[in-house]
Amino acid sequence: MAVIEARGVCLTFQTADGPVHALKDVDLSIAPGEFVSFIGPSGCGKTTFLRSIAALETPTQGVLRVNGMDPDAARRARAYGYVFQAPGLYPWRTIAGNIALPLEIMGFSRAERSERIARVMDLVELTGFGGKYPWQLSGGMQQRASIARALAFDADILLMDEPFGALDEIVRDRLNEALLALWRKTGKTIGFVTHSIPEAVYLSTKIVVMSPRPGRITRVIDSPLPLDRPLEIRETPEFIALAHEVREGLREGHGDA
Ligand SMILES: Nc1ncnc2c1ncn2[C@@H]1O[C@H](COP(=O)(O)OP(=O)(O)OP(=O)(O)O)[C@@H](O)[C@H]1O
Repeated sequence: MAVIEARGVCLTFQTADGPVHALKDVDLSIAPGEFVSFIGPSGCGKTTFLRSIAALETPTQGVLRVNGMDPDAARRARAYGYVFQAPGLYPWRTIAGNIALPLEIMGFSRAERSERIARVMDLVELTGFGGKYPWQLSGGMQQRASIARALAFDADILLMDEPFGALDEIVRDRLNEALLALWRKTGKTIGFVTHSIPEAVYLSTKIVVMSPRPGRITRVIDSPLPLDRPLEIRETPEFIALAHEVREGLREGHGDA
């Protein structure tokens, strides 16, 4: 069964300047354990699609299923963790305190919270930093903490909206490697929005190329790259060919916009 299934999904925002077709006829099927990147120019509906999966937006047409449920039921069943572009950590709470917050809201016991916090901090390699405040950590570490927070309740799906967009290239490389390792260790299904072709190619098993006005999918590319991906894979002909294919897809979408 698909973890995420979209059939004919449309979403139109009614604005003062008229309707904005953020998503038009989106069909997509994501299997368990896939790493799917959404790439495309600004305004092509990447965020809107991710937010629709997370029941933060409601499609105006079509069918969207998350773990076989409608997105609202999936939200109530805590089917996914969501990582936003900015880490969004509370400055008055320690890192452990920030990760604990959703667990507190969900009523986990203190012992269970401590166990989960330790586990996810280890996964994102922040062990030892639980007592620090967000402002005492680098941007990359803060973003890792926000990933840990999204992982804390152990949902099978992780939705990430340009989580590394604001970070410099070197930190981003490191976090890409760490995310790939985490994905392979946990087997989660990941939906990942990015503007970066190398990032999409490096991380994904499937690359969804989107185009604006109306927001739609123009290409779905299944990656032929092996799952074992040292950063140097980016220099290989296979990687370069795949990046080229993504670029072609982006150009194609641009052409008929
Ligand atoms: N709440 C809203 N009200 C009206 N229009 C909206 C709203 N949210 C998004 N849009 C419009 O819908 C379209 C798709 O936006 P969306 O944010 O999904 O694009 P995106 O591909 O994620 O862009 P970016 O890469 O800039 O984040 C854009 O034209 C945007 O202006």
